[in-house]
Formats: sequence, C-alpha cells, structure tokens
Amino acid sequence: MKQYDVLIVEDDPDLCEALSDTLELEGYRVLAAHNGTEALAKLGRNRVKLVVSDVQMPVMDGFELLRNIHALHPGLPVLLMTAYGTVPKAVRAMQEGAVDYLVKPFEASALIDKVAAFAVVDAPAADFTIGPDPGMQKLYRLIERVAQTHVTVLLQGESGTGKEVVARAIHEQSPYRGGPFVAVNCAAIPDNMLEAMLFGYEKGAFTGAVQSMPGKFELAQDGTLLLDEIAEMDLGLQAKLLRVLQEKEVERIGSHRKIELNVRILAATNRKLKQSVEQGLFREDLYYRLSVFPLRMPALRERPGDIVPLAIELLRRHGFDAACEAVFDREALDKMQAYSWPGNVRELENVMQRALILKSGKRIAVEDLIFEENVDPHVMAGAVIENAWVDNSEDMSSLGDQVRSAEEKMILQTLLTENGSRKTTAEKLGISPRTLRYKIARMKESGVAIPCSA
Ligand SMILES: Nc1ncnc2c1ncn2[C@@H]1O[C@H](COP(=O)(O)OP(=O)(O)OP(=O)(O)O)[C@@H](O)[C@H]1O
Repeated sequence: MKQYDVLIVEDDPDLCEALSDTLELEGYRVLAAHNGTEALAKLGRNRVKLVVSDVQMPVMDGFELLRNIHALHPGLPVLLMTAYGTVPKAVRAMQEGAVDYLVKPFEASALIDKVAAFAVVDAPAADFTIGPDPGMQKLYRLIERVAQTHVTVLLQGESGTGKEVVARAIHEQSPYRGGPFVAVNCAAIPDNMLEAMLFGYEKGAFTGAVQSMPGKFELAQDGTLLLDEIAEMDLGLQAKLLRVLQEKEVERIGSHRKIELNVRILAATNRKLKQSVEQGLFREDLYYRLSVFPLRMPALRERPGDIVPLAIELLRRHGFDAACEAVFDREALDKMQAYSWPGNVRELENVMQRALILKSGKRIAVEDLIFEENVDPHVMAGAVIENAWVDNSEDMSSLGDQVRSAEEKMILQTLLTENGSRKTTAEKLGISPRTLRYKIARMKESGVAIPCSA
C-alpha cells in the first residue's frame, strides 16, 4: 500500500490537475480520481490522510462518496468542494460529516490552509548518524536494531538533542515505515483538548464537537505515534492512555465502538521520567509500559567530537556549501569546542544560521558565532549594524538585557492572551513552536513564571 497525503476527486480534468499541482508544490503527495467509484477503488489500494472531493459529479456524487468513505474507511477526513450559490449543500456536507468545505471558486491559499489542518506533511527523516563520537556510533547501531522490532521506545534527553530526529529514523527503519508518522506534542496542547486530540470524538460528544473527528491514534494506524513531552501529560489522562496502550484499542469520546490499533508507540521527554514517578507526577505503571526500551540522547557537550561535523552538516542544510572544517577559523573552532551548548543541536543550528548572516567572507570567524547565552536580537542587531546601537553611550550588556526583557514580556503577554497555548503563541509571534519552547525553557530556568495552558 502506498502512502499519499491527499486524494483529489474532481471530474473536471483541468481543475483536477490544477488542484493536484497546487498541493504538490506545497510538498504533498497527491493522488487523483475523476469520480467517486474511481476514488473508492484508489482508496482500497492506497493509504491517504485526507480526501478533497467535488460534490457535483456523475457516476457517484460527493455525498454518496462521503457516506461510502465513512462506512469503508472510518476516520478518514473528507473535505467537500461545493459550487458557488449552493450554501445549503455546504451545510449538508457538514451535517453528513465532512470535516470542512470549500465554496468554488476559491483561492489556492484557501485550499492550502484547509488541507494543512488535516494532512500533515511528513518531513523526510534526516541522516542523524553524523559525527565520529564512539558512544553515539554505538547508540546509532542500537537504534537500528530496536527500530526493527515492535517495542515501545522511551527517548530521554535534554531539549534539542535530537529525540524527534531519532523517533523519525526509528519509524523509517521499522516494520511500520509504510504507514504514517504522527507526532503529538503533549506540552503544546491544553489538557482538555489533548484527550480529544489523541482519542478522537464523535459529533455532539461535547460542546463544540460539531463533527466527528479521528484521534491521533487512529491517524497513526499501521504507523508510528510519537508522544512528545510525555512528562507534561496530566495524571488523569495518563490513566486513559495506559488503558489504550494495554488494550491496543481506542474508543472515541462519545462512542463505545472499539477501534483496534496497530500502532508503534514512541515517547519522548526532556525530563528524567523516573524522577517524575518518584515525585508522584507520572504513573509508575505507565512509565514501565513506555520504557520497554529506554534510550538516552546525550547532550552535545558530552560528545564534543560531533560538534564540528554536525555544524558542517547544518551549514549545508541551510544552503552553504561547507566542504570541511576549514570553513571555520581556528578561534571559531576553539570557541565552538569550549562552549557548553545548553540548547544542544538545536542551538548549534541557530548559531550556524546566524553565522551565515553575519560572516563577511567565505569563512566563519569567531565574531560570527553568537551563542544563546549572550544572545538574542540585541547582540545580533549590534553585530549587524555595528555601532549604530551603542552611540548613545548605553553599554551593550544593559541594552542586551533590555531587549531580552522586552522579548520575554512579549512572549508572556502573548501567552496570556492565547490562554497559555504554545501553538497559537508561536504563530502570533512568527516563530516556530520549538523556538518558543526553547525560549520558555530558558525563561523558566531564570525563574520566570510561565502561564499554563487553559
Ligand atoms: N543528529 C542530527 N543531525 C542533524 N540534525 C540534528 C540532529 N539531531 C538534532 N538535529 C536538529 O536539531 C534540532 C532539534 O532536534 P529535535 O527536535 O529532534 O530535538 P528534541 O530532542 O526532540 O528537542 P525537544 O525536546 O525540544 O523537542 C532539529 O532542527 C534537528 O533537525
């Protein structure tokens, strides 16, 4: 069975091609069908994450197709396209269980936005086996072996050490690689929503459940589910998760129908989960179920031999043709080696991205390396526009402090207006959720109280 992101069902061949091209340009793997019968045949032979179907079609119209999909592929989301002026049809589409609808004609961006909500593009697994560190090389061999089994793996390690990279690599090398890789960040979603997101829900199960939704467990069927930042899950939900893992079946909220699961479970955390158990914050039984095979990702400072090879790889990833370590001057190499890298590989990547902006020639000099510990927009701005910032006699460190505190205030204010949601806060601030998490972690370390999710 081949995996696709979207199945487009549209009888107008030109429109079908245009819709497919639009989504393919966005990185989706697209399958196309020209009527409902062809769509059902293709769904029988392939795996897709979302169906986008026209309503008005000969042979089998969109509504009939929707009913057939519900019966044959429960949980598969369907987005219907209705013609302009047929609002009652759009309303009927939602009543019959379509996850959403688009009224023709629509802009490409409207299609992309709706599709993005239901069909997450899998990032290709990065080659994570970079660097000569002997401990890491041993770990990579272990990862390869455990990947080929069905066991649950618990990945522990500081933030930015590459736990998600390893989780993807495990999936890619596992018997589940033909299925989807689904990651859920348990810290980024408010507790009351996390349950619905994991287990799914039926229409009317709670206020706001206007249509049935499959949960992440169902979406990961025959593939891998990564429960990231698992230590942040609340105790009540931990009990429900344990039941699902033990029974290997899930019931959507508001339904008693059991859905059998064939999903490889991986969990990750940057806390010491055993300690959370001792503190009564994490269920011991769930801990043992998750840590069938525990793996600890070492901090970057514990594997200094990997710093430069990884830096070179990250420069390449960001479009710079770095052939070897000669791209760095001697002092830069020494500084990178001596630094403690509290943000690990993620911080190394940030430092390399900044260096690419700051470097003047072909090589990266020591002054192009701006580390997180004395960073942020302030020092960067100081480096880029040089003395323009300091001509009012304020010294750089106090300016730096001011900008850092302005940034922290912005983060706090946005978190408050977004009811603690990390996801929407990151969107509002125009930074990635990971960058936000990193900044929040630093704020927490320096004693700033962070609002919790509502
Ligand atoms: N071995 C590696 N090779 C290349 N890039 C890596 C490697 N390890 C990590 N990275 C990069 O570092 C960044 C952080 O990695 P990742 O998200 O996997 O860390 P993490 O441990 O899951 O972090 P967190 O606990 O904050 O979720 C990513 O951009 C990733 O691509």
